Amino acid sequence: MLKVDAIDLHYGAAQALRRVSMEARPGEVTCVLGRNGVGKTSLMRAIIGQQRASAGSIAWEGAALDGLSPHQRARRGVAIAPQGREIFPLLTVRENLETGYAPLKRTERSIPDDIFSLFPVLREMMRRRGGDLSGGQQQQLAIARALVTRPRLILLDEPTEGIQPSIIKDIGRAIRYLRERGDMAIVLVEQYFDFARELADRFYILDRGEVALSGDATGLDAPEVKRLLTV
Ligand SMILES: Nc1ncnc2c1ncn2[C@@H]1O[C@H](COP(=O)(O)OP(=O)(O)OP(=O)(O)O)[C@@H](O)[C@H]1O
Repeated sequence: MLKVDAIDLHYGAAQALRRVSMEARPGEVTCVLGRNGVGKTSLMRAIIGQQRASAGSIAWEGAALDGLSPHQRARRGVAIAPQGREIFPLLTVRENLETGYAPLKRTERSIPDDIFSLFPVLREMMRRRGGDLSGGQQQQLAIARALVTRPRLILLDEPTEGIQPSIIKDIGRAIRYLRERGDMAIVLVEQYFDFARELADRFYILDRGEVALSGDATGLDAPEVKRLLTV
């Protein structure tokens, strides 16, 4: 289980997160929702170790992650498909996927087959450069690259942002498949409430760096959520 306990995060003098706590369990989709700039990506950066929390602690599978580098966290099974995808435009699709080998032992370095069942277009595009793919294809590649690392915790930061509806459906299907596999905790960051609502087991809504509302998806107060997500 992922356990984020009362973290603060600062950029210089500006505070982006204030006593944020959350949990995410294997076999579940945990959604982090909120408007632009409320701190969702900062929370993801704190979990993967790209940004240091100034207070609080983060534990995964019962062990503290605090003080570990992003690479060490990747070796503990933590992966992200980042906002903006961060595909290497000059590398081929295959080479982009192979960058996911970095945290793996030599014997584990292969591309899992189910990636191509989830995103068949990637098989067709293996020799194309990342930069030649459409935005939606790049998003699928970013998720696939995270899956190559064999994560037990995967963070998906706004995977539907700027993506056409047919690919949003494919991504939703992939998330359901991963949840049903049951061996992975999935954290989905979203602004698109209807997409999140269909997938979420539990949710956290951030507002100005704090958790404003959280709970089971079944008890979700949709009008209150919509109010928190509307500018
Ligand atoms: N590298 C940075 N340096 C300084 N301030 C930053 C930096 N990154 C984010 N911020 C600020 O921290 C706050 C939270 O930003 P963050 O990107 O975490 O929000 P978000 O909810 O992910 O927004 P979005 O939906 O736009 O991605 C914002 O006020 C933002 O301007």
